Amino acid sequence: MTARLEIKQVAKFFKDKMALYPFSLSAEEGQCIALCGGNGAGKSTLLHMIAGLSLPNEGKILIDGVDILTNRKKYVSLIGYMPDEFYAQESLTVNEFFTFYAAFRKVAKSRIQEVIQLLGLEEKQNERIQHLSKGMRQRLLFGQAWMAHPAVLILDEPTNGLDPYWINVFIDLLKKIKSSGTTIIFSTHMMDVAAEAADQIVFMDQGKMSELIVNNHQNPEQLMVDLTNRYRQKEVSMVK
Ligand SMILES: Nc1ncnc2c1ncn2[C@@H]1O[C@H](COP(=O)(O)OP(=O)(O)OP(=O)(O)O)[C@@H](O)[C@H]1O
Repeated sequence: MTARLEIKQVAKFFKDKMALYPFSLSAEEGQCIALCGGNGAGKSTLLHMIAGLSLPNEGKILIDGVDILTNRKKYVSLIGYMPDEFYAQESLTVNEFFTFYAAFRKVAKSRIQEVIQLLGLEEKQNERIQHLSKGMRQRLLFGQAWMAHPAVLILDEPTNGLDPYWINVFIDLLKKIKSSGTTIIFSTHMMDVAAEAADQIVFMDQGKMSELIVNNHQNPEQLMVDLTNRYRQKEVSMVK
């Protein structure tokens, strides 16, 4: 069976800087991967390549067996990407922003209201983006990535700026999205989000995978404590 997402010996360097050493990982339909690790570990570099924003120097990435180099149009139709920085035209209203993405991704108009409502943005829909808070902008970015129900949802630090209420809503949403068959890969510094939502938790350190933990979902609270301890140890060992 073809994996939904297959990362095969992918490497990336910038001039003489190795940002990602040959890296392999795969996920089935409906699985969720969390990428964890300190600043500069290589998480965004990997996510950019999965999103097709930059190309690997070595290796390949396949989604349902499709390689961006041989069928870009098909590959792009299979993904939704949430960047870690806000980039949209700030003078658009929330409604205009989603209407633009709905047209771009050929999504039914009814989905716009559904996404706005699920992300708690009903009262803000005629507000310009420039007047939204950081957490609201994050929800907006998440909405555009998710609205077309992509085969693979790629999220770069999606919970940045979310308050505890919205972090919990977000965890529940990730679980629902997984059960609908979408595969998710996201980066995070929040171990509770990784422990609750992810099936595979990948620790990265200086461009390499240092650990891969398979989550059996038996005890998320204990797993969160274990992950937090591991994270602290890794941060300390990097500082030394
Ligand atoms: N465009 C670029 N040019 C040169 N070096 C880069 C570029 N993008 C990333 N790097 C380097 O690659 C390494 C990995 O960076 P990356 O942004 O992937 O880390 P990260 O794990 O996402 O970190 P953070 O948690 O801070 O977001 C870093 O050393 C970074 O300086």
